[in-house]
Amino acid sequence: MLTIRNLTKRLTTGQEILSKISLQIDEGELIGLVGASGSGKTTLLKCIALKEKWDDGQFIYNDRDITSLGIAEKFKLKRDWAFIEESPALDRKQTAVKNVLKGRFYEKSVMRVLTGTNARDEHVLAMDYLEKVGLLDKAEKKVEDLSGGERQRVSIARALVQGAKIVIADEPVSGLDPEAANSVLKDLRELCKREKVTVVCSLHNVEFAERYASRIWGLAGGKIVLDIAGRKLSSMERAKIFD
Ligand SMILES: Nc1ncnc2c1ncn2[C@@H]1O[C@H](COP(=O)(O)OP(=O)(O)OP(=O)(O)O)[C@@H](O)[C@H]1O
Repeated sequence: MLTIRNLTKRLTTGQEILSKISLQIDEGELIGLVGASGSGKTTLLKCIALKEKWDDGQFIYNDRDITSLGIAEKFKLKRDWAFIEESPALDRKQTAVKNVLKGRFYEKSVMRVLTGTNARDEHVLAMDYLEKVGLLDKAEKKVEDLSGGERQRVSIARALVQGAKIVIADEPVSGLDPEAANSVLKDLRELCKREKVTVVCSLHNVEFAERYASRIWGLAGGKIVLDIAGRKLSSMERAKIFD
């Protein structure tokens, strides 16, 4: 569904922080991006999320070259993408369901007119997605009263309710205890399979990528040094990424 060819990003000093990255992203995948600190994970995720500009490279989305689209066309396309940052910006004073509803921002006016949906339908839809991430019973709880793992689930539900086909998440389980992290990743993996959503996420802990990712990308010094189907890495593969 998304093909990236020779993506290169330079700083104003001319230093390359991403070098000739070529990747393929298919429907329903959970891709785990691993790499040492400073290897370029966040920058790569932001480029894939169309949030950051790159200097060279080609982006093909569903057989369409989107490398040099105008702002308006990119905005329309961005509805298919959702980017969840390391500390997702949720409104802590609002309930989980109200935060999920904010994901409807892109479609609100146009879709309401076209489909005749009203605020009530949207509420039902938001509840639907909270159920998909296992949070239905916490829908009316304020975000500030939720645990870290539950907040991550609210962010995921918000991305899904937006209609995102590709969810990009920067360290979605950092700061969670191992049990919560395992549970969020397990649910994400199931969501990918069931809803045919694609998730690309950076993971600090390689074991999580080995356990849950259907594909693992290893990044070192701004270059992709590993691109394999998800499985346990050999010590040589780990060394390629981290040494
Ligand atoms: N705007 C910028 N100006 C200068 N250097 C930058 C900028 N953005 C990124 N870098 C540098 O590019 C490299 C990659 O940064 P990036 O944040 O993508 O790495 P990362 O793998 O996500 O790191 P971490 O795991 O520590 O979050 C780093 O050396 C960083 O210092």
